[in-house]
Amino acid sequence: MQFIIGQRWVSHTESKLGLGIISEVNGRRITVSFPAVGEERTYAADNAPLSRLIYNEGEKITTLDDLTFQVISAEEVDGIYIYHCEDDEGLSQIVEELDLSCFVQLTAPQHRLFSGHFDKNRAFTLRIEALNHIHRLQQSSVKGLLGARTNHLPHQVYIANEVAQRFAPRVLLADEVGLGKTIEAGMILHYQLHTGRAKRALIVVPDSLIHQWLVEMLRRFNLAFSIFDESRYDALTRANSDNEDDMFEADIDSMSNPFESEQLVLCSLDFLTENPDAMAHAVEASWDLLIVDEAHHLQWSETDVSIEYQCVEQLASNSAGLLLLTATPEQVGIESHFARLRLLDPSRFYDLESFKQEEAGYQPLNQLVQQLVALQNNDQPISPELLKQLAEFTDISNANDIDGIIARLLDQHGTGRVLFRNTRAAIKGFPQRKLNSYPLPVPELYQGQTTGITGLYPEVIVEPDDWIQNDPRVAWLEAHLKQLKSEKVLVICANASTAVALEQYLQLRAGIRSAAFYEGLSIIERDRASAYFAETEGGAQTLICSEIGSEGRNFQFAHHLVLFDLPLNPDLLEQRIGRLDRIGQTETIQIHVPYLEETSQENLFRWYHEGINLFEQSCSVGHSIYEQFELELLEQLQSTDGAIDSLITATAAHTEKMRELLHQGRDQLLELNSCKLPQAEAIIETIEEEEDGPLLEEFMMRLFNQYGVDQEHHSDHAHIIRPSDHMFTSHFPGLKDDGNTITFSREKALSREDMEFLSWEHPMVVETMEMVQTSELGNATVATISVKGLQPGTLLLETYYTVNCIAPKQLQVDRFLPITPIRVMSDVNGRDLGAVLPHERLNGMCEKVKRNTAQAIVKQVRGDIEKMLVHSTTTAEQTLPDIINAANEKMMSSLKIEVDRLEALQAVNPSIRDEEINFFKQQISASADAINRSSVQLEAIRVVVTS
Ligand SMILES: Nc1ncnc2c1ncn2[C@@H]1O[C@H](COP(=O)(O)OP(=O)(O)OP(=O)(O)O)[C@@H](O)[C@H]1O
Repeated sequence: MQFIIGQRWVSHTESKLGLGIISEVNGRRITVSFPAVGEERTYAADNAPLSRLIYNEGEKITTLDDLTFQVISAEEVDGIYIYHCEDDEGLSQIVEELDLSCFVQLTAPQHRLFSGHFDKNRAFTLRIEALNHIHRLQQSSVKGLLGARTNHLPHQVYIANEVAQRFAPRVLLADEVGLGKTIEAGMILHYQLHTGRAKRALIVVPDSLIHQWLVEMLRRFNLAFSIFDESRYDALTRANSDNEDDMFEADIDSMSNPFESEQLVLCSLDFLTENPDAMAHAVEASWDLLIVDEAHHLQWSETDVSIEYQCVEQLASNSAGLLLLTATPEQVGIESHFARLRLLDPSRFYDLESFKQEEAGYQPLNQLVQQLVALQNNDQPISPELLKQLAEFTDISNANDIDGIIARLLDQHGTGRVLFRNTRAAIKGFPQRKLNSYPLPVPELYQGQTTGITGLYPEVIVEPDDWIQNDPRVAWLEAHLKQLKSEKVLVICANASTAVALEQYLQLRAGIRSAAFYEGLSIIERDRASAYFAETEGGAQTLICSEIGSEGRNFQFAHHLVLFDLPLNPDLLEQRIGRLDRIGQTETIQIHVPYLEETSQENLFRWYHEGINLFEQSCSVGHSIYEQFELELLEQLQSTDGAIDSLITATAAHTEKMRELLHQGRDQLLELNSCKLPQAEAIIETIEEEEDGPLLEEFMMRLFNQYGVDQEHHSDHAHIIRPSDHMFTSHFPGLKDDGNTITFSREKALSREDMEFLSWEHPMVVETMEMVQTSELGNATVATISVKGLQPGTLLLETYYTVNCIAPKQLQVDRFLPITPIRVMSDVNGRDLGAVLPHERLNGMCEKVKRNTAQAIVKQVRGDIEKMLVHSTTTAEQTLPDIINAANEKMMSSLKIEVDRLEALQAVNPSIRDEEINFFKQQISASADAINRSSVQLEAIRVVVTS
């Protein structure tokens, strides 16, 4: 292949790029720009997956100015084609290769047919089957929700469905601890990647959760993230500078930022805050979706902005989508909560004071919303009085659209669109928490150190040997662990030094199998410790964690939690209990709290238990209760004279009142917004219908056969597949050299982690269907049939077209315009035989024809076939206007909502810029342009001759 700048080539592997132009030839490398989609590709010259597009006499060509001419002759001058053409009026025109339209239509099936390259009928039907599946799945209402290896839990499915469909979603996932925020984020990410809405994603988490995220993303969503830490970052930076001498400029540009070397990156927040260079690179790399776990670390106040907040703020400003995850959004106060909401939607949350006022006004808002919900449930109209009240809050131009009014109320006056929070109370079915407390005498050693913060953690100011010997909590713990010998017990304490000393004692002196988990260990050591704890046979009986173990980790296989001390923050206590109280917990959780009598430990224990009932019931406003009573509590921790009783009484009364208020206000609003059960159940039902039956399994088995992949039965709905010696392609998506064990059953996949779960959205299935569609497999075939009433030798033509819309990827036009296979079945007189001979019926009748015979037939009737093809194309084109109209309508209704919303918000919030609104308006016009330019593309052709 000789490449010359200006030549026009087409990609084999990415037909959607349109017609490319060689823009640079640089030794071993060539660069091709694809103006239709505004993208560029660089290939190695000796194996570029490209075909030169050359037109022959008689073919139609379209120019950059959208003029169409017929080719009369072609000549090559200095490697570039010059076409001599005629227009409709017979006038001569000259078109240079460079002036060809980049929106080409490739007509490979007839080229193959006429050059005698046929496939078997089996391949043809498989191709059509794949096209129909792609089309069905593109339009499925549960697209993007089929691929996760998870149980279908309504609150998660609801959130994923609500959020994932948004363009560049920016939300706070704030379900209570352990309800599956990681899974929700994974579902949203999977959806966005699967539908092409996102390509690049960055996940930022605390150090201690890196491995857990890596594993969850891979095993549940087939998403392979690359961990970026200091050593990897340094290695990549070094490699880049070493390589610079040997590289082309284009390479250097893309390689000099290590974060651009991967599409899916996972790193810790500490790594970014401690490495300014890495941070700058991470920001520069720009992401389609940024996910930040444990977002309560992002502290903000008007006078003090934490480095963590600044870091995420910068990343968020260069990321289209943003998911913040925290179970305790108000853990560090309302200001930080507000600041995080502002990161998500600065147009909606722009003033702290008005936000505080709004929060105070949730009760009347909730009353209005509840009235609307009641009317909706009883199918009644809104009364004139209610309409008047509503008009003060929002636009009610369409009083029948109660759903829309509720959505606007929640969006414009609540945290509606950006905040999702499900609670155990609303979800139900969680096991109980049972508190067991153990008052213990104060040892001599701690005399004088029993009050205030010191009294909460007196061991940290004493030598380890001393407190381990004398602190009665240690002996209690040893005895208790021995008593619970066959049970796994998680122990959490505030300080790393406490965890280390305790673990050493239990391991070395008490002979209890244990492991420690604290900040002084490397990530690998921490993961090793928790894996040792998780092992069922021969594993550790207990894991002693410092406070870092209280966040995010999954320890629900244990049923006993020892709180060796208590944190001075209710949300942190909730996080600690959340390690066990999470999805997957199967038994009552036994919470054990040893404390020293008549010390600040006892006071704090009583305040949490009697004041907030926090051990046995989760409380979403723990932090605000704490803020309310903080000073008094700190004062009471200093004394141990029993005066805390009145504080406890006051706290209990306040807690009761807050719970009631929340129930009537914010919580109900949030609940309403975070999971609509009937909707969630309907989605799950559709997912289950889609998964039901053998369709996928049978289809994949046929594909394995076609491509020469060996299969061996494993068990019900499970198989072992391996590459064979007679593979049809050198690369079959996802097939490992030593084979894969696969299952098509979700139930089996959930209990057998060693099996891959093949859903309609598993990469192997998706990529194989894509491979079929973009390759030539089955796109031309010849068959014979015998039909009574049709003369032998009658020629029939079955063609399949798809709608081809070339558009820049970021517009995601295929969400409005699916590929839409169009079948045309006709005879040589143009008679439509589609209804008489449906595809499936024809499949059953077709008999194979020897290759030589088929070649002879095609040669003989080529003229007729060409005529029939013109007719088929015209017939297919006649269906286009309706398809284009439907796509435009769908696009308008989807994007117009964004424009309307921003315009409504702009009316109350002048900080919304016109550019933000114009962005969506431009999306509408660019999408409409692309949709209107759609054409039909021939996908497959079957010549049928009656015998
Ligand atoms: N749909 C599901 N199917 C199976 N397992 C699930 C599902 N949802 C969550 N889990 C499991 O439940 C546990 C809790 O989920 P996850 O870690 O996502 O919760 P979280 O809300 O992020 O917790 P935290 O608040 O502690 O950070 C995990 O072990 C997760 O694998």
